[in-house]
Amino acid sequence: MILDKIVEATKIRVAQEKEVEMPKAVKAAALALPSDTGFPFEVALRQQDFNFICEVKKASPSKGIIAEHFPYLDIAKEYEVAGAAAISVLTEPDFFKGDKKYLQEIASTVKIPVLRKDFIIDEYQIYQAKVWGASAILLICACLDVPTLTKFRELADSLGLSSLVEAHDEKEVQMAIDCGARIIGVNNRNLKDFTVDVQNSVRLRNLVQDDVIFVSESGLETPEDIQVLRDNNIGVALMGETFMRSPNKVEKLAYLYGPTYYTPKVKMCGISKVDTIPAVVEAKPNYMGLVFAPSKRQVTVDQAKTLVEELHKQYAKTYSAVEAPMNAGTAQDSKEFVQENPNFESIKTVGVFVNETVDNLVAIANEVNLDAVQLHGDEDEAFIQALKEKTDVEVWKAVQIRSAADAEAWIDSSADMLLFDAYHKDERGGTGEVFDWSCLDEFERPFMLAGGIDSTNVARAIRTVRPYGIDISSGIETDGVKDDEKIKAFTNIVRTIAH
Ligand SMILES: O=C(O)c1ccccc1NCC(=O)[C@H](O)[C@H](O)COP(=O)(O)O
Repeated sequence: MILDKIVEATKIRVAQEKEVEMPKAVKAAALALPSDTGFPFEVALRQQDFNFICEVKKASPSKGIIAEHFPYLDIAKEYEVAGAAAISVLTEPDFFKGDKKYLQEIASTVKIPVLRKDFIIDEYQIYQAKVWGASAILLICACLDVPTLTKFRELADSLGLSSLVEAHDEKEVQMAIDCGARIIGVNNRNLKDFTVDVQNSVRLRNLVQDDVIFVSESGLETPEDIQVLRDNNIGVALMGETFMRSPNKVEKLAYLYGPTYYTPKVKMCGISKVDTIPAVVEAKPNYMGLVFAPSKRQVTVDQAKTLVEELHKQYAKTYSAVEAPMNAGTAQDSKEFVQENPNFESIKTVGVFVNETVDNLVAIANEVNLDAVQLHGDEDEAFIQALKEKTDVEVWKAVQIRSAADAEAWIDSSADMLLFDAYHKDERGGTGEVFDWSCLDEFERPFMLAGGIDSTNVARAIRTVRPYGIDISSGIETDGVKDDEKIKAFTNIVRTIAH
């Protein structure tokens, strides 16, 4: 059987590797790394009701070369952008054309967890996985007995690595359970004859308790395959070849997930230069944010007036012929045009403030022609109510989140919109930091999600949190300056995945 050949080759390979890098040194390097990882692989596989582990694979014994052209780092980055929960990276060189460098480089580039996919027969390989940056290892029941599986799983645990324990039949599923696996993968491919049957994981699903993460592996291709898994209480798919052969992995994953059945609003915040307006107009977010609070993105009232006027002018020029063809071109200026065409919705403008007085907020909102004010300071509910009595513009309250209680405290607020952002000791916003979205799991009121959103995490943010809207600032910047290409790329991702 092919597996015997691979295991024999692995024994030789591991022996050779031990000659080059002494086991004592590799073990010491692994033990020097933090073991309190929080097991991000497992966390990611539980984050959504359905999760994908996407594989970076050049070749396989059953299919031969899958990817002649193999830009492994770009592939991994695309998986992350697409919204993969984790990435599986082959390191087995002889049969899968894998390489340790693929794992090392990918793990140090993407933020999502990475699985070392190899034929682990020696503790040495587990220490290697840790040193190379993996968050998880694969343990194959067909290669190991239960005491060894248990020993390896416990060693991985002690290093903060998760173990995906792979089985193919009833006997092996029982082995996986007996070794204490918290993640069990059922391979739909029979390694004896390479036949694939997606029903194999479905058939074995009920042997595994619900608190164990169950992964269906191999041979998955279509949304229908994924639906079969979902219908049978399987929450994770590990897919390689299908993704490797897809020219656009973001589109492929969106197709496999199916429609989101909603499109989140988008607010692009911290626009401070007229040069950025064409990119904003082209991207057509729902809101453009202007920061009046002290910040590297701060604008004066005069600059804000220019930015808003320019936004409306360019927007009307770009879209009036399409969206309001009857009146296009008759109005004297963009403000007049918008007044004459009440159904013509331009991008709304949101002013961001920290501890500004009610009177100043009202005055600035009127002068700049803002649609909303966003309060990022210590404004309380009484302040919001006082403000709402004096203005018709929307009042948004930004809340920094450290726990679910921080959000819950605002559930009954009279604010028109709540915006949840990452907590920062010294800064009020625009930090580029992500908070733990699970704090919002039970929050039942529409909200804007902010805090470190960028092209690499927006797909997961939308699918996991399903916020009313997404707020982005640092994520569309390069070296602190708004970046037209990032604005475009971000917009394309949101449009591809959310519909
Ligand atoms: O952006 C700022 O510099 C800022 C300064 C002070 C208060 C609020 C600020 N920004 C508010 C926003 O709405 C940001 O878009 C939000 O905090 C998210 O920022 P980021 O994490 O950079 O995407």
